[in-house]
Amino acid sequence: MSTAPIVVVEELTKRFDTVVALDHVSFAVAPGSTTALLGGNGAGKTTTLSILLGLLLPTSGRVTVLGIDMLRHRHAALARMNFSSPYVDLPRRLSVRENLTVYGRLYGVARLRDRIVALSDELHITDLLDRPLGQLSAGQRTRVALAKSLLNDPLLLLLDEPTASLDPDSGDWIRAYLEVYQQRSGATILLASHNMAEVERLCDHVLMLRDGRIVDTGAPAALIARYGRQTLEEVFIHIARRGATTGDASATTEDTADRDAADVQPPARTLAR
Ligand SMILES: Nc1ncnc2c1ncn2[C@@H]1O[C@H](COP(=O)(O)OP(=O)(O)OP(=O)(O)O)[C@@H](O)[C@H]1O
Repeated sequence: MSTAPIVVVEELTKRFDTVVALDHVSFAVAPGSTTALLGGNGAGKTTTLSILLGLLLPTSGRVTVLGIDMLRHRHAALARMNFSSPYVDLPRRLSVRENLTVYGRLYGVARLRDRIVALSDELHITDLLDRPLGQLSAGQRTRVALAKSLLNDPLLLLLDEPTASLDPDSGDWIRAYLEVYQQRSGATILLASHNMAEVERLCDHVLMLRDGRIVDTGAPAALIARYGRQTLEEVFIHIARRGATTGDASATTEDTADRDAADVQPPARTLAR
């Protein structure tokens, strides 16, 4: 199997008028990995995923997906990738089956009926196939959106907050499904998430974004160790409030205690009522 990165992003910058959403972002995603794009609200995660999908054009920089230059030949890559996002609605008046059929045809899926039957069975949506999408609960819609994103057996799956607004049981079900799916298919997954326990469970690599820049990267366990924390959530909060360290693994107990004291201070704007 090739070890060439599935995604290569170089010096990616995106400006919306006065807002710099991405500021010279560079990263690579290894084949078969599950990589997390983390960052606070407005850090640039959705903008990155949208550019990877060709939904947004960057202001500058280069994006290569599956060896294809996305700015010149994105259609060649789109057939082998897919995405799911709670923020991109499927047509609500169409039934689940109609939705999956429309998208399956768009992707040119062979033996589409069989594929829909198999995916519906796996994702427990067989009973929902003839119901209009707009009548489904958030958890049910998430499973349908995931089915849609797997119709073309994507080599690269982009997921924007795959368990947002799901109850703990439904969220756990989706995470378990993704784990099994990734192991079975060998697909590469890049996901944006605010759920750090989810990222620790699913992801072997993390890209930390802050204000449109990558401020740290590494395996979840390596980041937790480097910041002297117990969980990725604690690392996230530290970076959000204090910024990234420069990989100093020799932080003393006093350093850690100082950081802990600083981390529990609410942001100034919370105090200024
Ligand atoms: N269409 C747009 N027009 C103007 N500004 C935009 C647009 N889309 C995003 N932005 C700005 O770009 C920045 C990054 O937004 P983005 O949606 O990528 O963040 P995010 O990391 O996905 O945040 P969240 O976790 O809140 O979903 C934000 O400052 C946002 O206001």
